[in-house]
Amino acid sequence: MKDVMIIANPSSGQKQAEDYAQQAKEILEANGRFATINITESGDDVVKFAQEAARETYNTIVILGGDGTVSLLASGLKDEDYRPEIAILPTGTVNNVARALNIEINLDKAVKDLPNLTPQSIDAGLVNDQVFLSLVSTGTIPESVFEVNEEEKERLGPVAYLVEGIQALNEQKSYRFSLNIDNKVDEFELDLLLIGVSSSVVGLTNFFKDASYNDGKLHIFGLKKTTLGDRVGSIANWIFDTEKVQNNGVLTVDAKNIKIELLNQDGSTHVAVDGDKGPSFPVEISVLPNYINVLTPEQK
Ligand SMILES: Nc1ncnc2c1ncn2[C@@H]1O[C@H](COP(=O)(O)OP(=O)(O)OP(=O)(O)O)[C@@H](O)[C@H]1O
Repeated sequence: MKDVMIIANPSSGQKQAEDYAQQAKEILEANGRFATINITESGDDVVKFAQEAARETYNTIVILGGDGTVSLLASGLKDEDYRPEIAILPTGTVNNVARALNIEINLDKAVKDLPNLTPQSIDAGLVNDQVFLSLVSTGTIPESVFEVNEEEKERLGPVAYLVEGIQALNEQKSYRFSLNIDNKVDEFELDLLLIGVSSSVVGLTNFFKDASYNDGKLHIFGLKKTTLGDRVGSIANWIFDTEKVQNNGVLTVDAKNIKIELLNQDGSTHVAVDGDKGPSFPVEISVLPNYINVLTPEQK
């Protein structure tokens, strides 16, 4: 019977996906479901199994991996007429998508939660022809974050990104962009440009304070190039300020579509998509409203 397909990326995070895949199968079958396990050997396998689950009309895909794996799964389902609902067991390092959806990060608890989740329809984003579920980023800060190596990532988790991000504020490189936001074109010099579909950014669950996962909008944040002190102040204000004070150091807007051109060649020529390397400039990003159903705990 084609009921639940469990897809596990054994290389993500602390590398315990295979054990948890087995536990997930047992707990689902104890609750009357029927589950098969597929262990992936590469990113291509994630796409291949996702498409198989869609074409064979499985009810549910349980995916074990980090943000990169979950994104690959979502992209793999782009051209399918039917998309199974997905449950995420977050075995990655940052797990921003799972955090944004209020999914349990503790894997022992997440496995036990599996039979009690309810489907929630969420938006996705499309960057060129690639689907993302969390964030597209570019600028000096994300560029240095790519340099976080696997060992640091496993040892420090999200802190590794923060450390690299703060160090990057000191960099002299500059990124000049032409942004076409819902057909309004402007040029900006930015250290950081984030385009998200949820309220959450690299584990900060309330970064885009007014955003929700099914509001049909892209949420855009740009950190303008000013003095180091001003930039630290601007970003701290943005994150910690609950009242919306005027913040001249940031560009912030909601939109349906954004086209990004890189005007100087000083920095990296590609964007990051859900924390992994994405397409090169120019990129076009749009929102895909109600793209997929994700199983989440009841919202409190
Ligand atoms: N055996 C494998 N199966 C699937 N993907 C694999 C495998 N080995 C390496 N990869 C690569 O792993 C990447 C996805 O890893 P993922 O981002 O899910 O884990 P992570 O980096 O630990 O988590 P996070 O993104 O949450 O920090 C993909 O880019 C894929 O190409």
